[in-house]
Amino acid sequence: MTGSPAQDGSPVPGAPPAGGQPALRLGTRASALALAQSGMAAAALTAATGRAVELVHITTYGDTSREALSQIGGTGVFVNALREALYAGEIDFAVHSLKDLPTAAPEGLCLAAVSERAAVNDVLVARDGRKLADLPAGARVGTGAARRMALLRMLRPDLEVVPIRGNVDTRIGFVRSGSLDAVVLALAGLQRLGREEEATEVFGPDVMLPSPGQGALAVECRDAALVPLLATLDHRPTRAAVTAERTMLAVLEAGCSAPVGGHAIAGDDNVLSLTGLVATVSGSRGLKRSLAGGVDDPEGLGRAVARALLAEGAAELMERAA
Ligand SMILES: NCc1[nH]cc(CCC(=O)O)c1CC(=O)O
Repeated sequence: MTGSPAQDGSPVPGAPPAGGQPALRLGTRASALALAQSGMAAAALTAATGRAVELVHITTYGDTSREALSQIGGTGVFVNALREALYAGEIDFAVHSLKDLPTAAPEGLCLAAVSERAAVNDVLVARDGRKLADLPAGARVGTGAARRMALLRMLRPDLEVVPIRGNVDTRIGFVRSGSLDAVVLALAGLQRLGREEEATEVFGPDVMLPSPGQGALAVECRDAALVPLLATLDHRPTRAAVTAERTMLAVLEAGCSAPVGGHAIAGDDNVLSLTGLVATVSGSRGLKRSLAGGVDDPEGLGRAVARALLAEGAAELMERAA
């Protein structure tokens, strides 16, 4: 893991601060999406607090390895290098895609803020502007996520689902080059890159239930004294929603890695509604349950939906690996 100051006009580390306090060092991966997300968080923090923020690029094993994510520890690999830089004191805070954060709370780090959620939807980017229903039988559709594989196979068992990896540009590139007919991506990622026009279909959460945490960003730091400052980025309804989703995921995940979807909405009436899904990767079976509860107890709601799914047979379904 290497940290180096960004060559993008950010303040030089160690330079005397203009107005008193030193710039906060924000660790970021160097992918276009990570840079967009970190840049947005840095701008929002500076606008809210007046503190300058400098970007520090961190290379993660998930960025350089071409191995399947499931082989190298899942999406946690994107997170770990940033956390090591936090522990080493090389950076003051990090911004992660919340859906990539493992559910286990890390020792000695604070989840200082969960930013207001962007779009939760998955989208299709297909050749010739096609929608899922327009793709011919046998069309090749790429995704690396077990949840998207399962849902695609349930919606269109006649398609060929192709496991792929890579950043947004690489994945859309498979369609532009003709090696795939379509790929499935997160709308939030496309929007942050200014590329949402490339989506040929936006799936509602009723069609493709999103991943727990999808569309939200997590702000993490080591020094608890920074939490009040970073908490200016926190959005309480989003934090409640993703807490319900991630509690459900944590309960279901005990001992399995089956596809799980989760989407909660915090309404104006202090009601939190959570829908959870467990499926087989083959798409042969899926279970979906929705419950509502108070916005002040998202953990209770997450546990209740997980228990409802388990009572319907989610554990047996998850045991049958495929
Ligand atoms: N797994 C990679 C990842 N992590 C977060 C996003 C998109 C942004 C988000 O969901 O917040 C993506 C890309 C994608 O799934 O297409």
